[in-house]
Parts: sequence; C-alpha cells; structure tokens
Amino acid sequence: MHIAIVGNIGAGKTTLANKLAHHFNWEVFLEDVDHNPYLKDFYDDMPRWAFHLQVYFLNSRFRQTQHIKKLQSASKGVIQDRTIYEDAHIFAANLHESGLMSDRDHQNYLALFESMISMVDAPDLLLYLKADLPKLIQQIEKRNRDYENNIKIEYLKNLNEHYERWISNYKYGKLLIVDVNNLDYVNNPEDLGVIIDKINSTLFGLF
Ligand SMILES: Nc1ncnc2c1ncn2[C@@H]1O[C@H](COP(=O)(O)OP(=O)(O)O)[C@@H](O)[C@H]1O
Ligand SMILES: Nc1ncnc2c1ncn2[C@H]1C[C@H](O)[C@@H](COP(=O)(O)O)O1
Repeated sequence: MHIAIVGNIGAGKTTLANKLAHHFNWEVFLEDVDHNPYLKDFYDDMPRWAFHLQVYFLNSRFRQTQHIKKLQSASKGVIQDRTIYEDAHIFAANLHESGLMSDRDHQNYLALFESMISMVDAPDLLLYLKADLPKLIQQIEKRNRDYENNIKIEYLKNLNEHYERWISNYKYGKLLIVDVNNLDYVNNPEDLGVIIDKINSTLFGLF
C-alpha cells in the first residue's frame, strides 16, 4: 500500500506523513530539503536557479519512487511526503508560467520528466491537503526556515491555483481531499482520527 501526501508549502504534509507512518507502522519517505544544495539559492534568485533546483528535485524524487516500488513488491506499506507529479505539474509549470523559467529550460525539463514518468507507479491513494493562504502563511512562519521567510504571497497563491487545477484533473488512482484549514492534528488527536477514518474508508471501505 502506498499513500502519497500532496499539497502546497506549509500545508502540513511532513507532519501528517510522520503521524500516519507511526499509526500504520509503515515506512515514511520525506523530501530532500535539509541537504538540498539549491533551495536557499533558489529562494534568493529564482530565475538563476530554477532549472538546477527542478533537476535536483526530479532526480531525488525519481530515486525515491524506485525505492518505493521495491518496498511495494515486498508488500510493505509506504507514506510519501510529496510526489514527482507536483514537481512538474505544480512547481516547474508555475515557474515557467511566471516567466521564472525559460521556454528552453522548461522544454528540456519536461522531456526528462516524460522519460522518467513512464517508470513511475501512481500511489494507491493520493491525499491532498487543501489549505488557504492564511493557514499556509501561519504554518510556514511557525516552521521558521530562514530561506522561506521571503516567500511571496503571490507565489503561494499561484501554487494553490495550480494545485486546484491539477487535483481536479487527477485520475491515476484513488484521491482523498482533506480541507486542513480547521484541523489541528498536531495538538488534537481527534483531528488525526478524522483523517485516518477517511483514509480507511477510501482505501479499505471501512466505516
Ligand atoms: N493541521 C495542523 N495544525 C497545526 N499545525 C500544523 C498542522 N499541520 C502542520 N502544522 C505545523 O505547521 C508547520 C509546517 O508543517 P509541515 O508538516 O512542515 O508542512 P509541509 O510539509 O506541508 O510543508 C509545522 O510547524 C507543523 O507542526
Ligand atoms: N519542485 C520544487 N520546486 C521548487 N520548490 C520546491 C519543489 N519541491 C519542494 N520545493 C520547496 C518548497 C519548500 O520550500 C521546500 C519543502 O517543501 P514543503 O512543502 O515545505 O515540504 O521545498
């Protein structure tokens, strides 16, 4: 079983991924953030580093998908924090549309993505954490990564619009949309229970 958690920056993916992995006793796959050699530079100068960062994330996410495939064939459960789809359909698409990645770099990136995606299996469940801008901003501030302090509201807004469009067209497997604006699964175990019930119901038909 493979559950992938998707959503905008600060939506609460990592926090939930860890909690679900603990609950189901499955392996968790997190994003390569702390050792990412481009992320800080990217936030300082997006046009300069957009292509480098996208190639880095694409490769690291692809390697993750191949690792997950192996665990799947050994019947192990997996929770994944963010997917390779989001790199291309959300982040790279947004950078290109915002004029922060050139046509040439975007075409080159997409060609690489297309070569890789044929080797990627869709998750059994895509869990979309839907959050409005105030919630995202509040949680990005709460996490307090220094390089994210200058993220523009416009950037988050554009990403949210891409998420809405992409999710409304997603058809590779089961999809569960959870509005997290009024959920606090950090402090309220009942809120985590609500999400776990929804997952069990969507995946296994329980409840
Ligand atoms: N539903 C929630 N309610 C309250 N705080 C949350 C919630 N989800 C995440 N947080 C907090 O918000 C911050 C960002 O969450 P994180 O899981 O890192 O988001 P993401 O991985 O989506 O970027 C963390 O400090 C986390 O503890
Ligand atoms: N593909 C990506 N392009 C640009 N930025 C990305 C990409 N994937 C992740 N990120 C950024 C967004 C955040 O600053 C960090 C971690 O993501 P988070 O949603 O906080 O887990 O990496």
